Amino acid sequence: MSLLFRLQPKTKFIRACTNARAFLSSSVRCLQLKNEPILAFAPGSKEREDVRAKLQEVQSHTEDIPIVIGNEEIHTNDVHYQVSPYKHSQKIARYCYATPDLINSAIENALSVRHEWEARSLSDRAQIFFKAADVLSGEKRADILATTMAGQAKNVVQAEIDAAPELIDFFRFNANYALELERNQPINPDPSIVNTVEYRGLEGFIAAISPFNFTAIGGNLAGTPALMGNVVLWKPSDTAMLSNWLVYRILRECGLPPGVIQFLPAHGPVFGDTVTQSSDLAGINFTGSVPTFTNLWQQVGQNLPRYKTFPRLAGECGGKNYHFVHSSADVESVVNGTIRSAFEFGGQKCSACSRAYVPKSLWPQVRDGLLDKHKDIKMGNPDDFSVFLSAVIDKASFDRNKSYLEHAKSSRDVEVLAGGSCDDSVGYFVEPTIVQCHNQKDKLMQEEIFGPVLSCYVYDDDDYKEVLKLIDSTSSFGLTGSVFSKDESVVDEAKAILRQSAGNFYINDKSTGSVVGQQWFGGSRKSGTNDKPGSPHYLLRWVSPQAIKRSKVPLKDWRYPSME
Ligand SMILES: NC(=O)c1ccc[n+]([C@@H]2O[C@H](COP(=O)([O-])OP(=O)(O)OC[C@H]3O[C@@H](n4cnc5c(N)ncnc54)[C@H](O)[C@@H]3O)[C@@H](O)[C@H]2O)c1
Ligand SMILES: N[C@@H](CCC=O)C(=O)O
Repeated sequence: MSLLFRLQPKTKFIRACTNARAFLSSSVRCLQLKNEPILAFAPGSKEREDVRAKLQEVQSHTEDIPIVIGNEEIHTNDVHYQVSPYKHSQKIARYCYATPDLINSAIENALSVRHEWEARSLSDRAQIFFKAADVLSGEKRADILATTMAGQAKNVVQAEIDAAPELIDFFRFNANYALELERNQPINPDPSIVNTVEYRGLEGFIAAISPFNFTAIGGNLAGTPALMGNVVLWKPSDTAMLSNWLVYRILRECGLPPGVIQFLPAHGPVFGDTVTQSSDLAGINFTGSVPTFTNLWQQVGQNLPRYKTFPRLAGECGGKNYHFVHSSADVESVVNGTIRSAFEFGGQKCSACSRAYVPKSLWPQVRDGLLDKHKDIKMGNPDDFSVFLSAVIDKASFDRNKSYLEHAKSSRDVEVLAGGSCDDSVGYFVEPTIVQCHNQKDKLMQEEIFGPVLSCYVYDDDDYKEVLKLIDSTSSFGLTGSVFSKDESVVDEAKAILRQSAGNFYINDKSTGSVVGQQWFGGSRKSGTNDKPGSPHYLLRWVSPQAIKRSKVPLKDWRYPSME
């Protein structure tokens, strides 16, 4: 039997929806804003055994994933497989690409349910997401973790923080933020007039295009516009298919009606071309790389005359995130924070630290600390719970990392201090690598690598202000950055000089690990539109508010008092 829910026959779905409605009308819940606790998976714990068992199931089975349009499961001949990155002979999912015709019929189907979905009260819609959060927190926690571990090669801790608490928090917090937003109404100073605002969904459909690296991001990109009354075409990443499919199934099981989110595996450019040519495109909710988002934006620009509305474009993209170390820094924090940020999940977080600036006076201690920890880092398969990082996501990523390692080994400006090798014979393994760059503008200091490669630059202690300016001007990104210093005046200086360099700025902490509701996430410059998923502001991107003025007294005259 499959680990995942089977797509239910139509009648069962209708019953599920009816039950959901009964559940919804019985109570309107509004939970406290409290983050989902992170489980520890200590040896002998139930959660550890549950995940182990599910992981074995996932690894020994190839899930057949359909395209879902409305309530219909569809398979095409364009078949693809999702493999485990750490063992690429292991096929964990079989899926097929949607054709342009299918994508267009998904648009039609979505538009056919839009009015009914939008007409449902926000509190009704919110209950579906509250319920999905509860399911992810409880009965399906091990499943969502196992699919994320086997599919995206995350160790149990990285899978947990992503696919459980972060996704659960996105659903719960957004539902709460939405209810709060609806309570936010205009003032009514004149008793003869009633002013209200209705938070309408956008007229048209939203294309949600998600990346491989966070299961939670897929759920949020598709889920939040749906919560706000929109219909969504969700194109999951090829390399996160299985976990994203489970998220979709959970939402459906929790009462999301057919057609509100269409599940559309597709070749990226085909999907992008098709949705941007539709006159009903109302928005794109994207997370991924700069080239993909740039391309989508250009396509929208070219097609602008054909749209019925100006599409909203939200895109969270890459980063070249820094750790700036001042001579007053606590070395232990620098070392531990940098190892975690650079190498957890193989550096495949948009927020990962990939360049560190260290003063000469501290370099011997920082370098030795990093090399010492590096010796203890274990790379391997996620079913070994002592593993810190696993393989990178796919062959393209492996090749990209390999070319940066070759550059590091061949350049006279770069010294490889640890790591530097890679091997794709069984899985796409790239060794965690620490290099010292003598050229402050080496491409290892400037470009997003999206892998476990940390570049360090050593500076004269007295030049720290110049180095802050250098950090600000070295890359085109502006996502995350950290400053390590015990001197408050230096922290203030750094904060001022680096103001535009990071949408998420950390002081004496690593550059990764933002928490929904706590550190609102996103950056500007080439890192994206900085719409701050995980904050209340994000919801406003997915509504088109209508202001309504109702006059309670007859309009008796057309003239101004001054005319009398
Ligand atoms: N800022 C953030 O919040 C954030 C979060 C996660 C990842 N990221 C960034 O995402 C990138 C890694 O993710 P990725 O490798 O999945 O990115 P990607 O750009 O390769 O793919 C993202 C999605 O776009 C699709 N796609 C590809 N070409 C397309 C096209 N022409 N039209 C439409 N869709 C297309 C892909 O299939 C995938 O679903 C990194 O740059 C990382 O920094 C940013
Ligand atoms: N929210 C995550 C990054 C998401 C992008 O990959 C963090 O803060 O580390």
